[in-house]
Amino acid sequence: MRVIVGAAIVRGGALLAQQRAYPAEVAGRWELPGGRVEAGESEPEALRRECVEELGVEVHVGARVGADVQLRPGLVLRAYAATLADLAAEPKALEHKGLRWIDPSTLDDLPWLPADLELLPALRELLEGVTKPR
Ligand SMILES: Nc1nc2c([nH]c(=O)n2[C@H]2C[C@H](O)[C@@H](COP(=O)(O)OP(=O)(O)OP(=O)(O)O)O2)c(=O)[nH]1
Repeated sequence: MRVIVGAAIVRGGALLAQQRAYPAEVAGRWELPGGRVEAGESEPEALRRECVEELGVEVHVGARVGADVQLRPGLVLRAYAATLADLAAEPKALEHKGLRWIDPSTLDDLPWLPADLELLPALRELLEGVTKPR
């Protein structure tokens, strides 16, 4: 099975989201930074590489967030919590249309890619830092 890794980068209670510029079907939709895990690479290594390529920043990769989301047969999106190695660094949209730091109150307002939408409850939990009692 192949894996697309996504980085849930959190700083000061906000999540970094990026807006796709292409292809046309998904342009304007929002996603987590990340991409394909290449042969010989661990998932955290792939995330660190993608964050340098897409955002120009180094990240520390933490724990898994949420469950795998199936993108198509044989391909899943797998998210990991991450933090900026340098908290003062400003990520740049090197390959995307835009970037935003999203706080929990606006998480539901973005037009996320369908797979990322499935991760929103887990992303909200990560941002809020606690599992709410029922
Ligand atoms: N990076 C990323 N891709 C996602 C997310 N959700 C989602 O459905 N995808 C899809 C979009 C793409 O079909 C695929 C990742 O492609 P990509 O273009 O970002 O990754 P990549 O740079 O490794 O791709 P490529 O060079 O092999 O084309 O996964 C997400 O949150 N982050």
